[in-house]
Amino acid sequence: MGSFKVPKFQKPTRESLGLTNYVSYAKYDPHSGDSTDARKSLSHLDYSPLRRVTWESFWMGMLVSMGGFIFGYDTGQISGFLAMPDFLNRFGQHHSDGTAYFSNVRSGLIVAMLSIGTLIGALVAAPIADFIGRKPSVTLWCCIFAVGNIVMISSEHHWYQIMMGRWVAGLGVGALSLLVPMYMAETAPRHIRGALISTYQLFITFGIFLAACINFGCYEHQRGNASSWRIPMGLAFVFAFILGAGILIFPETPRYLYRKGQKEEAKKIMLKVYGASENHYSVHVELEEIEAKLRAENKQEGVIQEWVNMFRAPKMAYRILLGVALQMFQQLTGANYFFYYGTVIFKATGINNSFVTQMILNGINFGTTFYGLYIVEHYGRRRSLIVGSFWMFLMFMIFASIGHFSLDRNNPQSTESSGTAMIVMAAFFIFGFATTWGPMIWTICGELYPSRYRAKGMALSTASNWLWNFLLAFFTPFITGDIDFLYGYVFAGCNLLGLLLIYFFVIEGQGRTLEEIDSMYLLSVKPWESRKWEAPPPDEIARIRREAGTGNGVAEAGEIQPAATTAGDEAAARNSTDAEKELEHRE
Ligand SMILES: OC[C@H]1O[C@](O)(CO)[C@@H](O)[C@@H]1O
Repeated sequence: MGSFKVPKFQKPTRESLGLTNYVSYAKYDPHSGDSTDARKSLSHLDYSPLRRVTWESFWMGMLVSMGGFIFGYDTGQISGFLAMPDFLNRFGQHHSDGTAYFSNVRSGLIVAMLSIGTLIGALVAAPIADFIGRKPSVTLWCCIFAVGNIVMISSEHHWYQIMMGRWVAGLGVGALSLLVPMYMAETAPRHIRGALISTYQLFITFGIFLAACINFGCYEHQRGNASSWRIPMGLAFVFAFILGAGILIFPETPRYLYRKGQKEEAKKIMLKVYGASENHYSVHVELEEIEAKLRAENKQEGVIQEWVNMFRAPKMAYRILLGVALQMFQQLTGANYFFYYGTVIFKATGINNSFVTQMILNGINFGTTFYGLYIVEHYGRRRSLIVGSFWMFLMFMIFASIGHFSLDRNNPQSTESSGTAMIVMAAFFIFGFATTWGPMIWTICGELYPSRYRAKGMALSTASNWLWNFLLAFFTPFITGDIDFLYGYVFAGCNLLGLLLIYFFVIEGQGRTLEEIDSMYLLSVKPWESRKWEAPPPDEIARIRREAGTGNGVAEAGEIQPAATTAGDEAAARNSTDAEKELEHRE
């Protein structure tokens, strides 16, 4: 293992934070009245508005999201398999009278192996993606997923072969769950970035839903036959092939290329995906931002030192903890209580056709995630997540209260009325989850880290999602065995904590470039003020600067100005230009 030095802490300066040229963005504002040479030299730029969605970004979103589909399909499939007679006979244990069953440990291991693989896959994929690139990584992990599937499909009687196959397939699923949102975040234009990353969750929900339908169909037609589970399993190849091969015709992400020195290529890709003309100012602005951040970085260091540096870099420990906590709370919303155990829960409420109930809930999950894609860009991340948390809190409170106080399992009338009310609450809960916390946590984690640490930061937050996914999946049967529907209050409480987390710690990223979001974290912009954040007025900048002197991170912070890229920002840009003039004047 190579030795590494722990870097000495240095007071951050604007240069070290990559914020050197923020004020100069005002020069892009055609209405600023600025007649400096810098401004004049930019008057040839194209200031026309960008098209909302280009074909390139649409197809990119569709194809890359296939990674989400594989995620959902694989997690959704397994509960059906466990109930299929052929699967049970081959891989289960047998009573002395020959009837087959799965012990809790065996079924638990088969189910949980995927989650363990995903956790490792998400962590390992990050350094590989930094090394070979995002695009080849996607193909590589699709191949690994396919190998896992071959191991499973070829299992004749050995349950541990199934378990190992799920572990290997899990490596692929976990890696893709990191790569897909990262690819989107690094490539999508900022005005649709939220919706595009959320498409990933849409495909997860589609995968879960389709897995349930395909399982049901195959089971009905191939009862007791090996193809009842081999056909749904084999279909996963098709999806992995579409993604692994399809990505080859798409470009590498511009931010990755830029970091590797291929600046012209990065620009070309941006122009294409954004549908912008060669001289479009918004591409100029973003490239300048990327360049400024890149210049601020230290030179390449060893692998371990890079990880250590990540935690010591300005505001990175904060953001890593935040990403890990957000993904933890996404699982602690309690959604998988319904998705993994819905069939069992509703059986307990006396509903006969719990399988159909489960299909309906999966369908609601999928259908309403579409609405989530709209609201992420329409109402922003913070507002939607806060409302979502409160809604899910209420639904769980009602659900748990009916289950605990009103449901009498021995009274058919009570089971019918209370059971139905509980299903309705579950459906309302899923609506809240699917439109907010389901998709948007992936969006926020994609936006949270600067380019240099994005892969590693997202790896940790994604691993947290899988860790909690596993813990909840594994322990829920034990916990509900003890406290039954009171468990719902635990999720209700977690949803309230999630609300506080968003309110106090998450910066609004709607309509901002990734580099702007990074700057807002670096400058400790207050999250609840982040939506309207813009540079302080000129005299305030001058005052802060006078009082603190140059080189002081706080004083520098006052000068920061978001890129003047939308009509709403133009006023702010003018402010900034005035600020510059005023500062020049005073100096
Ligand atoms: O849509 C529900 C699904 O979404 C996830 O939370 C991932 O974002 C999964 O853990 C869950 O099964």
